[in-house]
Amino acid sequence: MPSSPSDSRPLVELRAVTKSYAEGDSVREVLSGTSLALHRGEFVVLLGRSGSGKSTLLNLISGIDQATHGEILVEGRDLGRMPERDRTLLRRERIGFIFQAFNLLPTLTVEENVRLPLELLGRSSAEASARARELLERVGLGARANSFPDRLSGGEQQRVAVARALAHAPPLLLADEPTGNLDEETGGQVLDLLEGLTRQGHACALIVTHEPAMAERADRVLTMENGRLVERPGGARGRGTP
Ligand SMILES: Nc1ncnc2c1ncn2[C@@H]1O[C@H](COP(=O)(O)OP(=O)(O)OP(=O)(O)O)[C@@H](O)[C@H]1O
Repeated sequence: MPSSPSDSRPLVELRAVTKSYAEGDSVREVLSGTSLALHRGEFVVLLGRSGSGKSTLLNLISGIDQATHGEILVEGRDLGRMPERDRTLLRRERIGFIFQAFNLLPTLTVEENVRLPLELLGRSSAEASARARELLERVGLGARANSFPDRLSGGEQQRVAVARALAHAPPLLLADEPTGNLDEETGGQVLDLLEGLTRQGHACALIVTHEPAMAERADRVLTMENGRLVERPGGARGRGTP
């Protein structure tokens, strides 16, 4: 897809972000002056030891949690200066989420799960249904649209979660250990889909993982170390992936 003028502006920008949590009488600093710019079209992997602050970073970018100091901008809008209601709307409209535990709603069918983000945005039933069907076809689950999630394997459930996260074509996809509950082969298939769909939609994906091998397919590899982000190019850059 051709780049547009808005591509030059970061999709996400962190400026000297600090995040601390109170722990009894003391304060625990998880992020210590972290800066970062993410752009559309980037497939980014975030590594780091357990407890290093990866999920915290995702929660700050999505506005679920707030920085102690510093600024976080999404599409140029400063999350810290927005009312909670606007942060919720921004999250709903501009971000897709994938979690380790799939998080599908068990009482809804596969198709209803994928329709949900569109319905929350007020799209018509016909539009939501058509888009959900299209995405389910693309993740290879068109025939399972009327099944309930507990009838699907873990890999199938995560493919539904990928379809749901991307249903409203968000520019930003945040994934927290999306293959953590899957075997290597199934995890690889889910990642293929995730990567294909986000690259096709010229979105930015930020993927938290414990698997260093995932860096092979990334454009950028970030590692959380002592409250700061250390960066190196990913394997995809070397292969010339845009
Ligand atoms: N709401 C909270 N209140 C207090 N401490 C918190 C809170 N959320 C996170 N922390 C602490 O911040 C640190 C970073 O947690 P975080 O979940 O971001 O790490 P992580 O890198 O995602 O770890 P993992 O790989 O194990 O999921 C941890 O020490 C955690 O205990």
